[in-house]
Amino acid sequence: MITLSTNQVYPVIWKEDRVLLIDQNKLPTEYTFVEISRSDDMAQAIKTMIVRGAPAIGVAAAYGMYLGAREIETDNRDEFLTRLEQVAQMLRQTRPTAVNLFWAIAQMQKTASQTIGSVDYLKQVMLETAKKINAEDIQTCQAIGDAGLKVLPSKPDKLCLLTHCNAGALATAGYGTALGVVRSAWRAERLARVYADETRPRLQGARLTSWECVQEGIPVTVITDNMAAHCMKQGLIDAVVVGADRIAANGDTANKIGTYSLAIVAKAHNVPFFVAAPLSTIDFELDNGNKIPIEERHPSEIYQIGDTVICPTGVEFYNPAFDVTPAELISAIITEHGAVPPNQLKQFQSN
Ligand SMILES: CSC[C@H]1O[C@H](OP(=O)(O)O)[C@H](O)[C@@H]1O
Repeated sequence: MITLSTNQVYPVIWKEDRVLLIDQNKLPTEYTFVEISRSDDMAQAIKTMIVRGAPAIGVAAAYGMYLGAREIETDNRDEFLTRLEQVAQMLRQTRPTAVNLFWAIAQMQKTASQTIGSVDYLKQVMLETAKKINAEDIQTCQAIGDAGLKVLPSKPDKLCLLTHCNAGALATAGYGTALGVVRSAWRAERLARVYADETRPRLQGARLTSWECVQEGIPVTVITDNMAAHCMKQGLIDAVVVGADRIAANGDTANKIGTYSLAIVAKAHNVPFFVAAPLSTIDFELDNGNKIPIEERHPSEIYQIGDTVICPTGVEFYNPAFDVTPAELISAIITEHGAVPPNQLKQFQSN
């Protein structure tokens, strides 16, 4: 059982008979929770990014499967499993890129179909499974953070790490993946500062990564996405650490839009480029990243910042939320089982 430490951030919390989600669209100006008691509301919360980040989406979907199971009124096992598939389909259609969503849904369906007993008992076991997925992800992130320490550059001074988007506690069950490495480096007194890409268009870096760092007293500098090359040329960045939404078997990695260009810039400046992610983010069904589905989101994310419209009418928009970084641009993939070069991921396939 994981003890939730008070000063930590947990974006998805089961409380009594409902799920509490930190409303990440309101951060950093408001730290509020949304209560979710229905599966359709959980689907909407994922789609509208109240909860976001690959592992966090997986945990939210796991609870969404339980909430949907709770809504099914039947004692007939076959009918229950058939209607549970409709809940799964609704949740699958929320966001296409983060494989953790599909992994968590499949875990919940496997629990239901492999559990012997009454429908009520199946529902109880599903809730326990969702709680287990939640608790295990926190442990996984802490292991990723500590594994990252072994591959970060060693230098006499403390390190400056650049990250993109938010792969922190808010994007996971807690502690974070890329920010998990940051937290572990900070606690090991090896970190001087984080440079956080603001990460257009939804500004997860400026809004969320910076908020997490400030909460923890970690020095953080927010830069616009187009400043990363200049910072590297000035020697300000010792390494880049990012999260992932889906990693193919060869190590090609889908992550927030802008990650690919950041990897190219890091290569050009001989700056190590690390991806931090749990094994649940690796899609061994895909040989490479060419077929990773890339979510396209509403153009208003580009043409509007808050209430301010920044583009004239009459223009068209292209808003892919992710891009794919080829494995050859990645120095190592940091997992809960250790950091490996991208071409050595297959050793984890049986885990
Ligand atoms: C811990 S992985 C988080 C991953 O998810 C983010 O995408 P979004 O904010 O759209 O859910 C981003 O790609 C992060 O790296």
